Amino acid sequence: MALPSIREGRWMVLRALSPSGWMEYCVLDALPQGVTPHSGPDMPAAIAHAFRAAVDEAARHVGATAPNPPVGCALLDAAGTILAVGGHHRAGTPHAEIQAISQCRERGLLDRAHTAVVTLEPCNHTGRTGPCSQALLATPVRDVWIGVRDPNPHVEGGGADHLRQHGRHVHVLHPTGPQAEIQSMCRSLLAPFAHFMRTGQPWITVKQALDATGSMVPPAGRTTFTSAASLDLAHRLRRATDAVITAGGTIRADRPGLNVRRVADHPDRAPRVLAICTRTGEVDEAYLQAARARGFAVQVCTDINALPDMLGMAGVTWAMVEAGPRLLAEIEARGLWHDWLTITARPDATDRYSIRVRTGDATPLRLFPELAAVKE
Ligand SMILES: NC(=O)C1=CN([C@@H]2O[C@H](COP(=O)(O)OP(=O)(O)OC[C@H]3O[C@@H](n4cnc5c(N)ncnc54)[C@H](OP(=O)(O)O)[C@@H]3O)[C@@H](O)[C@H]2O)C=CC1
Ligand SMILES: Nc1c(N[C@@H]2O[C@H](COP(=O)(O)O)[C@@H](O)[C@H]2O)[nH]c(=O)[nH]c1=O
Repeated sequence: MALPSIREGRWMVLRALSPSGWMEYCVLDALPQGVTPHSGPDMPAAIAHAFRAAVDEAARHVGATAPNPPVGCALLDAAGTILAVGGHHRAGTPHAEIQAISQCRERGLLDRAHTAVVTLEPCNHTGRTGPCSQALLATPVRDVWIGVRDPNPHVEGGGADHLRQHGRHVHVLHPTGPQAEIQSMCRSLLAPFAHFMRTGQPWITVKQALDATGSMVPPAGRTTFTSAASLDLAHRLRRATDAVITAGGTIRADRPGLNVRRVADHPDRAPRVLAICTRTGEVDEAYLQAARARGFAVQVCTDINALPDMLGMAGVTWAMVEAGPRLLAEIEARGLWHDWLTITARPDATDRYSIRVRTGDATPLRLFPELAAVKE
């Protein structure tokens, strides 16, 4: 049986496909010789600053790059001044490194480029675009700082090794120590993609709105009760995901649109799939037709345990649950979620946000400016 392998930071995870799904069976320290895991306190302030700029640029395109992850890249001169910051905008268009290099070239600054700071290991393969590691080798860049190794099993022997083999200094941020916060943001950018690569299933975000009494049920005649700012956020979250998951009770109560309406930029970006959880399998035909007319491919799911695989098969890397208390209880009980945003509405419209992350600390929710500093 073939053993595909995945790099994760310092780890190599060997996996095989069994009849019941992916099996992980051994974990080895796989950091290539000579690639420095950068755990010391000596990451220059300019590099930290550049990482923040690269993360911010990548976060501007969160969701739009699916099925690719959002990636940011900053190019610096030898004194640590940022020359350009590029981001990957959508699958099939130039990667972040290429964007940053092009910007530098257009401004006549490329000969000053000395350091590249990239949230994700530069690719070393030719997919829809050329290899970024080779594009970096064609510049004067000597130092390359990498937030996270590439978890994509199809890019074995990634750009870090290639750059190092060609004499570049390669630093990979370490998940603990002084770089932990920045490394965590880089992992947050990557979380849905990395989870999908590892499991073939989507990252699942739950969004739950509560009123001041702790109820999820809207006042009579309404479907929402959170502030305008919270509704804007909800629609930006929808826009970032590939699928919305809802349930029979919510459909009967709200006839929800669940499409993206309150967001101006990336107008052509919206979840493709609407997954409807129903035990009976009976969903009103007129609702189904209206959902399809809004652009959704509808999937009716009668077994919630099968939902992650069902969505994964449809290429959904990130899904958001917008359902009532009964379905949320099922999702909670089964651990079928990765992060959970609770929006508590307040009468003066200063809604409160809290985030739970089921394992680890990485969550794409942190990429939304109003949630960046939110704690559990
Ligand atoms: N504040 C908020 O964030 C939100 C609030 N709401 C509100 O919630 C209320 C509706 O909530 P509620 O009545 O709890 O309904 P839900 O939206 O939680 O839907 C419950 C339905 O989900 C289906 N279901 C439950 N468990 C499973 C399972 N294991 N597998 C497959 N399907 C399953 C069943 O559908 P079926 O009966 O078809 O078999 C069940 O009746 C409304 O008032 C709505 O406005 C809704 C969404 C978000
Ligand atoms: N009540 C509530 C939410 N509820 C979710 O939003 C759905 C309505 O979506 P739409 O028909 O597209 O406007 C509703 O059925 C439920 O899934 N969301 C929120 O951000 N805040 C809220 O207060």
